[in-house]
Formats: sequence, structure tokens, C-alpha cells
Amino acid sequence: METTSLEALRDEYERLKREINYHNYRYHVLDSPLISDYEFDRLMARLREIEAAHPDWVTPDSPSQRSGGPPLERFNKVRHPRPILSLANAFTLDDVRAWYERLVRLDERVRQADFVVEPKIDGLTVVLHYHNGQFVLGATRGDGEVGEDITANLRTVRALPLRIPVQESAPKPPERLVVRGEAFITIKDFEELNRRLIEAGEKPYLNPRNTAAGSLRQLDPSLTASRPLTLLTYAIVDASDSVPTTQWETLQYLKELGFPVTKDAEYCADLEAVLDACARWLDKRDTLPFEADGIVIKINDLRLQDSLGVVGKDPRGMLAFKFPAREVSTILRDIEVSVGRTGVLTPTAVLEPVEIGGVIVKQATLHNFDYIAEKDIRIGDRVLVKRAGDVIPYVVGPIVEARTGQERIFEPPQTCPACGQPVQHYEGEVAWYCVNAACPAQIIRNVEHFVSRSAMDITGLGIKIVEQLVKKGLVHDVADLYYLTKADLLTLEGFADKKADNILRAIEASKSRPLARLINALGIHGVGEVMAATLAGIYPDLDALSQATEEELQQIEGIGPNIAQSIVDWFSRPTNRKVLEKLKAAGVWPVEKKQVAPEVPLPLAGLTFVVTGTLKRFSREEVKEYIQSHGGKVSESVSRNTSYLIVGENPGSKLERARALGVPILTEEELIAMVEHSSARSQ
Ligand SMILES: NC(=O)c1ccc[n+]([C@@H]2O[C@H](COP(=O)([O-])OP(=O)(O)OC[C@H]3O[C@@H](n4cnc5c(N)ncnc54)[C@H](O)[C@@H]3O)[C@@H](O)[C@H]2O)c1
Ligand SMILES: [Zn+2]
Repeated sequence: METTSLEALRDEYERLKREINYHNYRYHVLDSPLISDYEFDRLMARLREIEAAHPDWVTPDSPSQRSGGPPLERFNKVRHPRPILSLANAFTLDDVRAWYERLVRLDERVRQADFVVEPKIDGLTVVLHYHNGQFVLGATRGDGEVGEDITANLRTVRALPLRIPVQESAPKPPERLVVRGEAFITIKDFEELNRRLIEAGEKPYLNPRNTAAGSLRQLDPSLTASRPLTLLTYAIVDASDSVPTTQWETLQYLKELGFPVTKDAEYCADLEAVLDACARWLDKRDTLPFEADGIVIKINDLRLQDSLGVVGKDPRGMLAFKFPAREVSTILRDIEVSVGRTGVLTPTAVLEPVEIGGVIVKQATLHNFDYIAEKDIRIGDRVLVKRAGDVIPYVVGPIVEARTGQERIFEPPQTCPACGQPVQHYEGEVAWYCVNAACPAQIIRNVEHFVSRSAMDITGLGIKIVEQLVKKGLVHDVADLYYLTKADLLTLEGFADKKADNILRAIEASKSRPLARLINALGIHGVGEVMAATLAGIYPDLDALSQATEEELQQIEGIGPNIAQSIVDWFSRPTNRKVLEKLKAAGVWPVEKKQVAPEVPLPLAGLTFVVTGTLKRFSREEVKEYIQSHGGKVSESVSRNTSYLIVGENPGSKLERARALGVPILTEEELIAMVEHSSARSQ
């Protein structure tokens, strides 16, 4: 090697050591990492590569020679009875085979060895001391030799037995027993914790691991107690009496004593079984209730394992097989907003391209504008991006500690990115909408809805044809359908005389549809079939409807302030008015004879309703307004005072509760029937 490149390598090595030591400090001491574990592991892998080529460069202060971080000053120190070691990593099945081959060369007995594989819980190592069955001391790993005394905090962890054996019938433990385990937060509890924080207007946590670590290292145990920490144990560090000599028996033994032990450990008779388990676990990882970053492969015979010794901080007889990365950090360059087919504005993260689990990711979802605000995600932030299974990559949140001050707060746009028209927000909904009937981003869907069975019912105009019409520029809004000529249609793929004639005839026939269908066909937010029929019963034509005020509309049964606002807003938009003019000019202008609505007592007066699941004819907002306008009350939760539960598709836990309380259950059809029946009766 030339001297210059050797010097450069040496520089890189020194730089890496500094960088890794800094990230170790952020992760282990501050519980506040700046990069993802995946990126950290890559730095470590590079360091090891250099050290393998230049063993003479390695000094005791190299991160490869140390485990964890030094204990914090504010805690009492605990010297571990034996070093609390780390694990070497494998990223491929070949790495696992190579590990095995190395061991066999070192000790022939490994050829006969059996193994245990366990999920590698992404939490915090804890070392638990028991004296005469009493929990007397609990420590963090610290630097592997000396940890922090967090006994008071660990006492608040419910899964930790304060006295063993938990069951009288179990064997009596040795007088002194030191057990190693992992403290962590389950994915479900973590999400629940974040949900509560967001509700309270506080900032959510970024990941379960650092939340668990931070929670256990609080000076105030009552803070720890308020966090949903749990525990799994997997090893005996030290004992004053004889204890099992295999890993498999150790797990059974710990369980007998009353310690929490994973249900997912597997016994493997040989290397083939281990490799098979590694492959299976790549899918199985998602079934775990906690985050796991891999599985740990352990030689079952603990004496053999011990005799193989340690390299740096890693015992030779164990290996971590790491799952492909799912979370990587990168820079959020920009936030782009697009409008979907339903008119919903959706923000997308434009990322500095980054590899996650073998795929280059350049974009990720940010869900909606509320999400960006709740997580305080800013343009220019270093963000964590997650890509798991088939899920579209999404931004987990910003790494606030990495901010430079150059980040920009994102403001949701006031206008639609596709058509430039002002966007609309509805009370109680997260989304922002473009409600322009001529918005190019929504035209295909608008036309599809317009021609559908429950709207203008234009038979033969399927999705493929609608797409062609829009793409060829023959249709810019729904009114254009009535200006199509036979010549236009014949330019479409697969069209001959007869097909064109049929479609023109169907379009012509739709002109005589009743007003209710036309109102439904316009696709006004919050106005479905039921509401359209109500409106058509009151207003003779679209001119009359377009002049209705919000106050006036709110007098109508089934219409509350949101839908009233949505209707008035729709008719006030110049682009939508133009569509109406074109419809009128084409003769699509049904007129209803006006009925005089008699005074009727409200049919749902005195009743309280709760709704669960997705309804077919109403949105949540609509059904609420429908019930309220008919005199009923709507409540969020089922109680003894609930008169009826309205059930849609995929109902939630409210259904079980209603059944338990004997609350009668209705479908939405039954609700409508109830209203109409009692209206008819009272007339
Ligand atoms: N993002 C960062 O800046 C940063 C910095 C430092 C370290 N890290 C991360 O921290 C980890 C390195 O820490 P490490 O030295 O503890 O190594 P490790 O996490 O790779 O492996 C060892 C640890 O695995 C845990 N473990 C979980 N389940 C186990 C089981 N069933 N059997 C045995 N052990 C089990 C133990 O706590 C043990 O300490 C890596 O994941 C690394 O990416 C990240
Ligand atoms: Zn638009």
C-alpha cells in the first residue's frame, strides 16, 4: 500500500473512532442517538474492517474493545460479578456459516454442538441481583464492568419478580442469584404512550428503545413507574449454587422461578436448524409484540460457550443475526403536496436518497398535515424513516437533537397544487380538500362518480373509457360528457359505430334523471344519496339550491353546520358555477315540483345513539347530522343510557360493549327506516 493511502486510511480510522465514540455516548449515556442503529452498525463494520487489516493500530480505547457507555455520575455504581458482554453481529447466512466454521477450527467439539435461538429484544440490558429470593439490586450494563444502580426504578417494573420463586412449589433458588434480562416497552404500549402525549399536546417519543432506556434512568422512580416498561430474562450471570448448564434449561429454570421468559426461543439441534430459523425469523419478526433487531444464536452448552472465550467485548459462543434495517435516518429536503383522486391534499416527504433494507428510498409519506404539526417535522430536519414489510416508507419523526437552526417550519398550502383553487377544511376532519369540480387531479374520479349507478347512471361508460376521455382531453369536467360527439368517441381505442351510438344514447337518457341524482352526482363533500334526496325534496332545481344560505340549509332535517357550509361553499366557487352553466346549456337541468313540508315532530327525539364502524350511505359527520336533525343525540361511548348502537362495517369494541350492556343494535338502513316510518306515521 502506498504511504499516502495508508495515511488516509489511518486518518479515516481515527475519525471513525472519534465519531463512533461520540455516537456511543449519545446512545448509551444520553439515550438520545443522532443516527439510526443501522448507520451506527455500518460505521462499526467499517472500523472492524480496518482493524482486521491493521491489528497493530487497535488501542484499548477503540469502540471495538468496549461495550456500552460509562455509568452516569448521578447514580451509584455497581460492579458486575462478571463482565456483561455484548454480541458480534452477522448480517447474512454466510456470516453465520463463517462464524460456525471459525469456531469449529478453534474447538472440534463445536461440530457436535446444539443451539438455542432467541429474539434479540431491542431494549436495555438489566442485571438483577437476588439474595435469599429477594430482589436486592438492579443495574444497567454501563461499560460492561460497572453499571448504574437503578434498583428503585426497576422495582416499579411489574414484570420483575420482587421475590422468587413466585410459586411455592418451584425449586428454591441459590442464596445468591444474578440474572440478566432486557427491559423494554412493547410496540402497543409505546404507541399508546405516544397517543396520550399527542393528546396532551406534548411531543411524542421517537422509538421504544430510547424511551425505555431514558425511563429506567430517571432519578425519580415515580416517573419510571408511569412508563409501561416490561422485562424478559435470558441468562444467569452468577449463582452461589449449581444452576443449569445449558441455555435451553436455563430458560426453563428462570421461568419456573417466576421470571418472565420469551415464548419464542427455539431449540436447534445443529447448524442447519439454526440457518433455517434465521430464514424463518425474517418473516416472523413482525409477529413479535416488541421491537427486535435480530435473533441471538447461542451455543446451548454453556460450559463449551464459556470456554470459547471473548473477542473484544463479544463472546465467541454467541452471535446476533441482525434483521435488515427498517429505520434509517436521512435529511428531509422538502415537503411536496399533491392532490389525490378524492380531492384530499397529501404531503409527501422528499428525502435525501437512502438505502433501507436493500431499497433506495427517496420519498416517504407524512400521512397528513396534522401529523407534520404533531411530530414537529421541519424541512431540513434529520428524520427517521421507516420501511417495514409492504408498508409504504413513512417519516417516524425528526431527530430534534440534530437540528442546526436552519430548519423551516412547513405551512400547509392554501391552494390546490393541481388547479390553484383555494382548499377547504371541514371541522372535525384531518384532511384538506380541493372541492373544484374541474380540478384536473380529480376529474377521472369525479366523472366516475357522476356516471355511476346511484348518480346519473350512464351505462357503458366504464372506468377505462372515462380514463381515455380525460387523457385525450375530450373531458375536462363532468359537463363535457354532454358535448361529446360521435366523432370524438370514434377516436377512442376499441370504438366502432355501434358502441359510440350506445354511449351517446346512454348519455342522452341521463338528462332526464331526477334532481336528487344530479345533486348526488355533483360530489359535494358530505352530500350523499340520502342528503341529495332530502335537498331535491325541498329545492325545485339547482338554481334554487345554489341560492340557499347556510342558516336556511341548517333548518333542514339531516343538515348541520358542516354540510351546510360545504354546500354553500361548493356553489359559490366560480369553477363549479361554470360546470353548472354548461350542464344547463346542455339541457341537464331537472326541475322538481316543490312539496310543502308539513310540520312534524322530530322522530328521534329523546333517543341517544352511538355509531361504530364504516357506514355505506353516510360519513361519520353525515350520520351525526342526520340523527341530530331528527331530534336524536349522538354520543361517543356506549353506556346504559345509549338507546341504540348503529353498526357499520368493521365495528370496534363498542359493539362488544353494547352487547354486554344489552343495548339494541341497528344497521344504517334500520335507522333510516326508523326515521321514515315514524315521519310517515305522524303525517
Ligand atoms: N444509533 C446510535 O447512535 C447507536 C450508538 C451506539 C449503539 N447503537 C446500537 O446499540 C447496539 C449496540 O449495543 P450493544 O453493544 O448492546 O450490542 P447489541 O445491541 O448489538 O447486542 C447486545 C445486546 O443485545 C441484547 N439482547 C437482547 N436480547 C437478547 C438475548 N435474547 N440474548 C442476549 N442478548 C440480548 C443485550 O442487551 C445485549 O447487550 C446496536 O444495535 C447499535 O446499533 C446505536
Ligand atoms: Zn384542485
